[in-house]
Formats: sequence, C-alpha cells, structure tokens
Amino acid sequence: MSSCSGNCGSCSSKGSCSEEKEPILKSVKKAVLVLSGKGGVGKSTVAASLAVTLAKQGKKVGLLDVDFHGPSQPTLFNVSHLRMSGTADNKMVPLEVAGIKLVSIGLLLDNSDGAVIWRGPVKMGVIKQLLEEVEWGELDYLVLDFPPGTGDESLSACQLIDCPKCAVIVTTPQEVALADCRKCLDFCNQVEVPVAGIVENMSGFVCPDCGHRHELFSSGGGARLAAAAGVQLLAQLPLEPVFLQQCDAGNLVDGLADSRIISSEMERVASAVL
Ligand SMILES: Nc1ncnc2c1ncn2[C@@H]1O[C@H](COP(=O)(O)OP(=O)(O)OP(=O)(O)O)[C@@H](O)[C@H]1O
Repeated sequence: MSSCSGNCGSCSSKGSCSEEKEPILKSVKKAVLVLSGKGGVGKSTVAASLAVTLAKQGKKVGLLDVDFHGPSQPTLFNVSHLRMSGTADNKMVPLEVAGIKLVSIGLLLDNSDGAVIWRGPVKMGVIKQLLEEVEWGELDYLVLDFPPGTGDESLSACQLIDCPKCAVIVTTPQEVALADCRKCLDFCNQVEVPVAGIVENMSGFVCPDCGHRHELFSSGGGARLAAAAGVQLLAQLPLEPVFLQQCDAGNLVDGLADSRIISSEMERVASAVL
C-alpha cells in the first residue's frame, strides 16, 4: 500500500519523487490554524480578529472559514447576503472585506440556512478545492477558522496545507474547555503543526456599573494549560458584551477597534504568528 500522504511539501522524498506535484499553496507564506477543542469558545471571533489585526499591520491576509456546519465569518463581516464569484477558468474569487480575502462555504451555498450534511471524504474534497481552486494570490498569512474538535476538517487541512504553518489554540478558562484543548494540543503534536500559543477568551468580565471584575468562567485555566504544554499564553481576552453586540451586528472590525483591551491582546497574538 502506498504511504503517500499527498503532501509533497513536507515529504522526505521531495525532489526525488516522480509523482511530485506543484505545491497547492505556493503563494502563501504561512498558514495559521485557529483551533479549539470545544465549541462556542470564540474561535471564529479570534480568527477574524487575528486576520483584521494582521491586515491593519499591512500584511496580505486571507481568511478561510472551514467550519462547514456553522460558518460564522460571513456574519462577522456582514456579508452573508453576498456570494463569491468565479473566473472564466473556473477559479473562485474571494470576497474582499476589511482588507482581507474572505472565503467561506457560507458564501457559496444557495441557501445559507440549509444544513450541510457531508461525510469525511466529501469534506476533504471541498477543503482541497478551497485551497487549490481559489484565487488567493500572494498572501503573507492564510488564517483558517476550523470547527471545534479534531475531526475531518482539521486533519484534512493539516495534510493538504503544504506551506509553513502554525496553530493558535483558543480556550475559555474553565476545566471542560481545557480538557478538550489538551486533545487539540495532542492533535497538533501528532500532525506536527507547531503551536504558536494559547488564547484564553472570555477571561473575566468587568462590570460596567460597579467596575468589579467577575471570573464568570473561572480563572487561570489558559495559563495552566500553556504551562503544562510548554507553550505561550498569548492573550487573555475579556468577555465584553458590547463587542459581542458589534460582532452579532456584522461589525467585528469596529468592535475590535473600540475595545482597547481586545485589540491590544490581539496584537500580541499577531506578533506570535509572524
Ligand atoms: N471576548 C468576547 N466578548 C464577548 N463576546 C464574545 C467574545 N468572544 C466571542 N464572543 C461571542 O461568543 C459567541 C461565540 O463566539 P464564536 O462564534 O467566535 O465561537 P466559536 O468557538 O467559533 O463557535 P463554534 O464552536 O460554533 O464554531 C459569539 O456570539 C461571539 O460574538
């Protein structure tokens, strides 16, 4: 049985194999995989905020929403009503939003409220198309927003992405989220993707009335997880209801600019993936 992974970029036979293919992502300098073990911890919000932060720094950025069952990126950028176009040679053209090239399954399906019911091999085929058949152009960073967990999408993308890559792992501070993120760290280890660090989201809430800080989801979890894994705790993002409202309204870009703490913490994340 062939042991070919299909990823010529990282293959030990590179340069001497007759089957060697052109790299899929030859015009991308680095892929940043935003992962989390648990759902709802803010992975899409962090992926979008990272892409916006890098673009503001003058980097060429693509954002690929690989969350087929719940694509959130079109909502965060208020483009759910738009659809991606195609070129004469059947390439897909990303939407340009906030200086980012955005691609999401939500920008391709006829009915954005319809359920996507695909088995693993279909998902792998679609991910391959989204990497290979999109006009990404030259990119400094391709940020990828994954569904929670370590399922088909994350594995397929890790196998297919043939440019340098790193992972940012998003958690909330409480034990149930940390337990799932430990699996995510193990996944990165197994698929040999270096972990740039951990982002602890929903890390405390400062009451706008009394100014008191409440640890709604416990505290210190991200730091413990990072220390145990020997990786950096890159950022602690507070739970900010105004930011949530802005994201819900499709205005993540202004929400990020308005929140001094979240934007400065995201700059730390951006420097860690450079
Ligand atoms: N720091 C924050 N402050 C306030 N609201 C936040 C923060 N981070 C995320 N949210 C909100 O929490 C909700 C879940 O966030 P998000 O969709 O990014 O999570 P996710 O981990 O990507 O979810 P899923 O598992 O469904 O993919 C959203 O309504 C988002 O606006």
